[in-house]
Amino acid sequence: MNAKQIWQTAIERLRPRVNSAVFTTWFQGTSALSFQDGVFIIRVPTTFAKAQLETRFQELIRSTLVDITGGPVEVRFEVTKEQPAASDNGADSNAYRPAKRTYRLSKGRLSAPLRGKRVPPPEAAPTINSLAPSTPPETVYRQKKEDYGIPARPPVNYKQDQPEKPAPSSYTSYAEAAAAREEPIHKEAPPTKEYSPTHVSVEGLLMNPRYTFSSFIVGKSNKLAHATSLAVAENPGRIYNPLFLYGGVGLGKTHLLHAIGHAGEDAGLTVLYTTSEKFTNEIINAIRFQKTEEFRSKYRQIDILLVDDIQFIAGKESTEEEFFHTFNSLHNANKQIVVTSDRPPKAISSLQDRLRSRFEWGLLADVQPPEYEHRLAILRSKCDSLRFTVPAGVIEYIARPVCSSVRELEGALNRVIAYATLHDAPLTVSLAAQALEHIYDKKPPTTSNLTVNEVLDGICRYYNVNPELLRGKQRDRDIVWPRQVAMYLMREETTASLLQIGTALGGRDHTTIMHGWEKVHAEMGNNDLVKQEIASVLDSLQNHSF
Ligand SMILES: Nc1ncnc2c1ncn2[C@@H]1O[C@H](COP(=O)(O)OP(=O)(O)OP(=O)(O)O)[C@@H](O)[C@H]1O
Repeated sequence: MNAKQIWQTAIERLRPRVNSAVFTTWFQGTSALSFQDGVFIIRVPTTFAKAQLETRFQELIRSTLVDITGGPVEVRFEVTKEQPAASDNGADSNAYRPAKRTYRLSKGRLSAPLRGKRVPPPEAAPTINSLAPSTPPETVYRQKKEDYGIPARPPVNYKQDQPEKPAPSSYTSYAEAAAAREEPIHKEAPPTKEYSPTHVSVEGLLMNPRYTFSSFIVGKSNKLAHATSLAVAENPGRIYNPLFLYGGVGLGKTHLLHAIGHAGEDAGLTVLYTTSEKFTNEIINAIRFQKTEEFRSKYRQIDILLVDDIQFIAGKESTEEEFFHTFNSLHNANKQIVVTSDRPPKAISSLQDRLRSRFEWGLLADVQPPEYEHRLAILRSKCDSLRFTVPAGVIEYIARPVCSSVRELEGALNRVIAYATLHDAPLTVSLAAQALEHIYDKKPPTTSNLTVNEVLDGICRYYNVNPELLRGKQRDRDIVWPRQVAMYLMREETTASLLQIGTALGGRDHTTIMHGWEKVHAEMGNNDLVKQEIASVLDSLQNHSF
């Protein structure tokens, strides 16, 4: 057997011996480099993975290799970012391929390379037809394993190449001088291309390859935004032009914007994705280097213009002016414009009326925070794309609090997975509660307004148990079950933290409380009688019928 085959066998033996989250995190992406004179060198993708494997799994790996080779083995790890071929080992067969460096001109029309292009995946990319609006909106699309090439950043020598700011007298108009004075909304990162006075960049920003229609989960809260985005992707420039997507933070506006962009690119159209911040900076630079005509003509050759956070152009006179002309020119040529904003045009104060009315011309579609079932579907889909099996109870736990943003929801899931991985512990509701305690303990007020003491008293009356016994250590079933029901209802029906619940129940820690919650929750899921029992206990608590 050569090193590759030995490692493949080792991986198969190691897989069932470690927690699946741990396996995915640390063993995925490894491969055999060589096996010579008893020294087995394993390639690992990061120094962090190397440290983890060395400190936690070196001996396990060594003994596995000894078993396979029948001789003494010394294990070493070598870090390289290079991805091994899929056949190198069994652990990385699903790994993403490294990004190719790609610069291409869309339709060969732009002199500068457009950013945000992606290399078509090896499997057929989702076609626009496959995303027909007739697809049931609640369908949970599965994300394909996609292999996108993202252009690498050319070397930056910003300071050295940046020319001196021209004297105000060189501006051709008052408006241009005013624009040149306009500060960018936020400090932008240095340009990723070499900066020269003869070059006016109209490059778009990179679009996130994960933000596709297939990875977007549709529910009541985003049905309209999703349906209109799909319609626009299918018929750019012909329907809902402009499309104005608005809503609170982290609710999927950028995701839909990029999904339209990807669909446009798949159809061979020239797509430019930008933010109002970048748009502003480009105008400022064009004016500074007297390249406004070049800027305009280049900007107007695109088929789909996608602008994120349009609200930020409000009050920036020259930017609004330039955007107005860009808008008119594209719209007159039946080119698609899609913008996002954190609020509807009406609520963007200091936006010029003529722009406001243009934004209202096409279609306004809002996104709202997802409701519980929708949050569950989003979390399940995220788990699938992360290739993590997360128990239903844990997903339900994460989805439980009213979560105003999908970004927060994703953050909570990532935190729980990282917590389990780092502690090498199984993913349970108690563990999720520990991982999220600082976030989820701040529960919104419940409708029942019960206190922990009221729950305790009510439970004792309902089950006819002495409160001291409930708070004590006794493990009889007659006491344990009411105690667990108390934990469950205190957690569900009061605003108390785990710590407060634990204190009310005789000084128990939060893990015990969550274990009790988990037990009752699981019983309720398996047994309708238990569900009825809990409903009846709650009813008695709320109606003080004892
Ligand atoms: N319905 C959804 N299905 C799947 N993922 C979603 C959904 N909605 C949002 N997301 C994910 O949530 C995260 C935040 O979404 P996005 O960046 O699009 O929000 P946004 O509305 O543009 O927020 P902001 O206004 O802060 O820029 C992204 O990772 C996105 O993929």
